[in-house]
Amino acid sequence: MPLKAELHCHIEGAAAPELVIRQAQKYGKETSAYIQDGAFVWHDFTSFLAAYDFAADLFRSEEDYAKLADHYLSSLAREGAIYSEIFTSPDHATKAGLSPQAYTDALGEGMQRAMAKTGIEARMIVTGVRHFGVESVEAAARFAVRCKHPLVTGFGMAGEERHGDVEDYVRAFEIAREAGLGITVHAGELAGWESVQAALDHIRPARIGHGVRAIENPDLVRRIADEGVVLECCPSSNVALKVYPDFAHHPFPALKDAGCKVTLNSDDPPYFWTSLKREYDIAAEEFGMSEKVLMGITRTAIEAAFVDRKTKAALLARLDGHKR
Ligand SMILES: Nc1ncnc2[nH]cnc12
Ligand SMILES: [Zn+2]
Repeated sequence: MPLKAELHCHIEGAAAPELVIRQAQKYGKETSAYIQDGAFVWHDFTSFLAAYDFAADLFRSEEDYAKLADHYLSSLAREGAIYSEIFTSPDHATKAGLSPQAYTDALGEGMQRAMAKTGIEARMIVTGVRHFGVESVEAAARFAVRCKHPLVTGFGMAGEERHGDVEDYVRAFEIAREAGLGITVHAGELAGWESVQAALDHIRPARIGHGVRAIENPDLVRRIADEGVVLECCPSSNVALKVYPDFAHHPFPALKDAGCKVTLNSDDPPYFWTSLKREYDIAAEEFGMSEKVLMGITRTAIEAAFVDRKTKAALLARLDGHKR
């Protein structure tokens, strides 16, 4: 089994339906509009977000979040992951009634539990939600800087990519960058190559969430390869959301062949009927990638990780040791 690393998973989107049902029972909520036959129900990006927001609202206490992080990272470790970055969302915590600081500390506590049990290394990327507006994304960036949590090492933006102009969000990213946080932004998932180009021009991220629709412009693909921008690819998410009709049409292999730095990620695993292991299995079975190539993808992820140099070196040594 190849060792794995994940850079792109929304922690609220990692809660399995069984866990969400238990949370709903705890808080006296009815789940049948969003979970049927043990699976989340949604049919497009808007209804996906509605199910996601419903589930996120059922995580309300510090212990709820600690358990969620512990549960997810422990399951990743069982799948052979040695490193994970989770996207956190102070806005979702606030909506569920918890302060961003209590939420972040609680997730950190759950992460420490999983790290102690399994040896997985993990960090948090605070995200703003684009369709909540510029003010709210700037507030998320200010929080990411202010919280000074040792496991918060990055800042990103998720949400509806077709909302607003990316230029308007520049200040949020400058706040985060000035504080030394790593920068990633969702682009080129729901919108085309122009969105990826605009993100590169205005946000100057080290990594792009998805970015796959860059494939629509060969000059842009060349630019991504030349600039070494890392793509956090999530093939199952893209097929589930009908960005591509099937894996045969997914540009992951083409982007890799063009010299782009690509990584494999689960995004919101139970919503898209996936897991990090399944993404690696898809790369092997659908894209014909060998174990050696998959280990190279893990190496790319670790090299692109928002983590201190010493930890990165230790993770790379773990990868090298596994190969021998
Ligand atoms: N796939 C996705 N795209 C944009 N925002 C998200 N938030 C959670 N999952 C997302
Ligand atoms: Zn995402």
